[in-house]
Amino acid sequence: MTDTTLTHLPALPDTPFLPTEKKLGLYPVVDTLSWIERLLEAGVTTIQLRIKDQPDTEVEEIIQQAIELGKRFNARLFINDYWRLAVKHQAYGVHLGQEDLLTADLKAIHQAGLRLGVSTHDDEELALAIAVRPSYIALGHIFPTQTKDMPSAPQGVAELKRHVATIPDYPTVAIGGISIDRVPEVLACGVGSIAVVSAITKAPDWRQATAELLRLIEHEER
Ligand SMILES: Cc1ncc(COP(=O)(O)OP(=O)(O)O)c(N)n1
Ligand SMILES: Cc1nc(C(=O)O)sc1CCOP(=O)(O)O
Ligand SMILES: [Mg+2]
Repeated sequence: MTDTTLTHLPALPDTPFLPTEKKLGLYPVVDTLSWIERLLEAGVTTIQLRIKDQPDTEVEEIIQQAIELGKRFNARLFINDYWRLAVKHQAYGVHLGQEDLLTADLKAIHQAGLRLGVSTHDDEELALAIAVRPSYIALGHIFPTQTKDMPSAPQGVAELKRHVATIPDYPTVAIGGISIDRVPEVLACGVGSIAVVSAITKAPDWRQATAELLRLIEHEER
């Protein structure tokens, strides 16, 4: 992402996106309604539905039901990518990547009262995210991940700490390759939230993994 990309951003809202909690805590990113339901029942309060590359017509029903579940459990449910459907069905929030920022109608998302989370992977992407004034900023990928092909190298904890220190007032989310045993060193960087996929969905016992992640991220003194 170059400086010129800043000038390619579509029209930005006049005010920041609605705030969210500074510490969003454990933030599972999952791709089915059943994962959403079982994790909300297990006590998760921040969660994302991430379905990739399907036509809107294929996912609208699932997205609508996920949003209803989020409301029923009074949880912060973010929809990845499908911002039009998230606006249509009044999700709590939307998560967008850098490329999405160039094409999404940010004013429409803002006007509809949805929170916005934005992905970043380096200094330039962070500068662009700050220009958008989203509700939270995600920083990734911290460690190697099997879940998604990444074009860049992992940023590691030293970069994570440096990035978090440049945005002390922002809610931040660390993502990418974060296993249970790595949680303490990630939290030590000052992030308010840790997003995980495989630490839960590939755990031998997802219930136990979720309980342990909730304890480490939300219940331990820090
Ligand atoms: C919390 C969180 N952080 C980063 C991402 C990655 O989003 P994006 O860059 O849009 O890539 P895809 O997830 O769409 O492949 C995320 N989803 N959630
Ligand atoms: C969806 C996603 N986005 C990333 C980013 O860095 O933007 S890393 C990632 C995958 C995270 O999965 P896991 O916890 O299994 O490593
Ligand atoms: Mg995306």
